[in-house]
Amino acid sequence: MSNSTTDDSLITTEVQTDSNDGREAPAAGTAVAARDLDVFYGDEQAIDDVTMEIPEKRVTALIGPSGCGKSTFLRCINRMNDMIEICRVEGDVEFGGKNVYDPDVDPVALRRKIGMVFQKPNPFPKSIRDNVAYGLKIQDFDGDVDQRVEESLKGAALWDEVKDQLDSSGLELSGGQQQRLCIARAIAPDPEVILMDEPTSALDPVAASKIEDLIDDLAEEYTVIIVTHNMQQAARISDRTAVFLTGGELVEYDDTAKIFEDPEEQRVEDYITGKFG
Ligand SMILES: Nc1ncnc2c1ncn2[C@@H]1O[C@H](COP(=O)(O)OP(=O)(O)OP(=O)(O)O)[C@@H](O)[C@H]1O
Repeated sequence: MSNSTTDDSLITTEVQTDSNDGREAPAAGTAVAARDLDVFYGDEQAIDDVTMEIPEKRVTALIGPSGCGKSTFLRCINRMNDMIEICRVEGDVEFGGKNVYDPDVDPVALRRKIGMVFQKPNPFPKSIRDNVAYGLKIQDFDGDVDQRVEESLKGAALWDEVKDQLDSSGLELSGGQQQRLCIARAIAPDPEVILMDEPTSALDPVAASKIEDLIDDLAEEYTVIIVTHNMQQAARISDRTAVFLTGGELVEYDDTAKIFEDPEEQRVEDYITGKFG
């Protein structure tokens, strides 16, 4: 049975696939939709009533001043916030026609569909091959692992640099190569969405520029959602930009050109022109 991503693969127990309680399904072409999303750490609210639809196979940038909730929002999408005990999420995050917070969703299966790349490259102390194959082993992948490793390294624009040293440690690579290795690891399980939390901020400009080019290529196949502090980067690489301001409020969300050239909100213009933040 296959009906796009209304996935049996997301859930551990058998449920009806149209079990979204009559909520409006995301419009065609929407990869992820947040609806009335609130997030709290204890009593502190980090995301305030955010509703947004993120288009598939596009790059969506999340920008805003420090502490405005960008990373929190990103982590809601694949339930990485589950790891933070005091974190409470209210509202929905829809993916594949299902709320990822429904009790029958398996967060591990979800994270195979929605991979993540972090600020600091974090390869495992394993060979390059094993780093990429890691997620496949967990999911009992029954295809050709070497072939998938090669495809993933190619997809991360790293294959040519490492094809003769697949058994060397991933930790021996440069910072930029390590980050591309982490991207290869994220795409190996064949996700639909890749979340990136400031993926270039720990890299030198040349390595960062390679990752930016790669992100552009990745968006042909995947939905990319990226948190960045670098407004030039958001302007360069994203199709849509969401501006969060203090208190976890989504102030404006539009085509990137519109946000940077003619924002509706004065607060957004002030932020983009460097008046605060
Ligand atoms: N693990 C946590 N425990 C408690 N509070 C947290 C935790 N993570 C984030 N917060 C709080 O939630 C709010 C939003 O933080 P978040 O890291 O999501 O913002 P951000 O916009 O990504 O910031 P930055 O740009 O500095 O990374 C902040 O007030 C922060 O202190």
